[in-house]
Amino acid sequence: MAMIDAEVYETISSVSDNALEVLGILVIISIGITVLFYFVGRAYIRTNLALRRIVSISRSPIYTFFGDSVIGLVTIRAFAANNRFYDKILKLTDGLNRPEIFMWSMNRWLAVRNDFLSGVIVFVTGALVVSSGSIDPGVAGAVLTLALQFTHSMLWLVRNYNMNELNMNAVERVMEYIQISQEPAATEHGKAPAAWPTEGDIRVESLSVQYSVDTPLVLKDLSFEIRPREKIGVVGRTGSGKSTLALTLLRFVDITEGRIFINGIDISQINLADLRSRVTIIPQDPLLFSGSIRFNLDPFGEHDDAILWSALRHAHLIDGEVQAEASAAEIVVNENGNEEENANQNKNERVKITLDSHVSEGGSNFSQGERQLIALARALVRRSKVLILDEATSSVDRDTDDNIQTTIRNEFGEATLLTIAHRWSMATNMTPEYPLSSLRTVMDYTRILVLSEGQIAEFDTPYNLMEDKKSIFHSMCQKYVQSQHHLAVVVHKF
Ligand SMILES: Nc1ncnc2c1ncn2[C@@H]1O[C@H](COP(=O)(O)OP(=O)(O)OP(=O)(O)O)[C@@H](O)[C@H]1O
Repeated sequence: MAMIDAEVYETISSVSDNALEVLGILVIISIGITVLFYFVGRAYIRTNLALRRIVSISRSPIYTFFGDSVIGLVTIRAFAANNRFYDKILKLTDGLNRPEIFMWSMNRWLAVRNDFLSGVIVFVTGALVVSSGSIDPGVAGAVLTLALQFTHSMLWLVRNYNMNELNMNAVERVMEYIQISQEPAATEHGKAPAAWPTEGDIRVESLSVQYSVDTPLVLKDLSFEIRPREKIGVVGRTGSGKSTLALTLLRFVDITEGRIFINGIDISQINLADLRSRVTIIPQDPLLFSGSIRFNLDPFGEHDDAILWSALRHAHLIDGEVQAEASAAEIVVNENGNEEENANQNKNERVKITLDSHVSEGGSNFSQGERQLIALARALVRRSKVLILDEATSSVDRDTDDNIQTTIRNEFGEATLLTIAHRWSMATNMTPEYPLSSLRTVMDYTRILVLSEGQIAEFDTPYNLMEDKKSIFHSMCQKYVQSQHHLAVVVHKF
């Protein structure tokens, strides 16, 4: 009891005194350190952010230049430009190193200030511990160690905060993509009738289109009607709105004003997936999916191989004999397993494209002309009632183009066809028998739609337009066909 009366009070009092002293020291140290580090950290983060941004900007030209140099290595060597390219890459590397050196110097700058502050803090803590006199040596040691640890942690807090701020830029960019307005989702109400379109008639009513609210109208108040099975050539000068019209028919570009009806249904009222699966477009530069030719022709596995082979043949990707050999090879391999595979290897080597041929991402292992032919084969498999060709055979040779035009005429006789003819440049080997490729393509079409600055300038049969000496179509043809005699031959021919 004597101990309780005499000593316990004393020890409790000492412990609480010490605890309060330690707490006080820690609070003073913490606030002091935090304020000091706030100023140092702010200067570091601001400068480092700016430097890192410069580093990122300086890095991409090096990657681009290096990539370009690797691709063009043969040309660089052929022109003995090695030294020029070597000097250029050194200059670009210097441009990257300059901000990099400053960036790493900033880390040293921070470390020096951190070490200095640590010294000051430990000194002040030590002074406080010593001046208080009554602090237990163990507690004093713990306080000094904590002070040191604290400054160390502050250093990494500043550095990691800085890194985090930079990395959050990437998150910010992803957020921007997430917030991009999406195409409208499919609705029950927007489902197109199963067989739509049974006829390929198109009615365009007062159609106006602009790409964004602050840009001028690209298509201005267009109204026209296309009857089922008509073959329409769309021509006009560069920038007249031909591609925009094609994109609008598939709602890749939103309609600003007016309406488009396909087989009596307003296309703005139906689901995008339905519209785009029933109307086919073959663009100038078609994209293919990575996988096989079979997957590209028939992604949902809805058609027999016979139909797919036929599409490849009609698109002139293979000839009939090659198709028979390839089909036979496939059948034997399928029936007898791998043993027969070698026996058919020779045959398969002759077959450049089969249904199982591999297609790289975007179709990069095929030429642009081959990609156009595969897109044509895809259209042949789909058999849409409305087909849009956006200079679909611009990259194939003359004979293949001739064959394809015949295929289009034969195979899409029941479809409404809109062919956009972009190129009115002179064919190098142009003769009266072989005039401009685009002109040739649309010359025997039902009607020609001439666009001028987003408006319909002319819409009539090629014959009538050519007969009218004042028509834009006549002048476009005349400009490129060498003489009046030559023009007369072309008109007569078609
Ligand atoms: N994505 C876009 N954003 C803004 N304006 C665009 C866009 N695409 C095209 N335009 C503008 O729309 C107009 C019509 O372009 P469009 O590509 O339809 O013409 P075009 O007749 O097909 O030309 P070309 O024969 O040269 O391909 C042009 O003035 C063009 O600058």
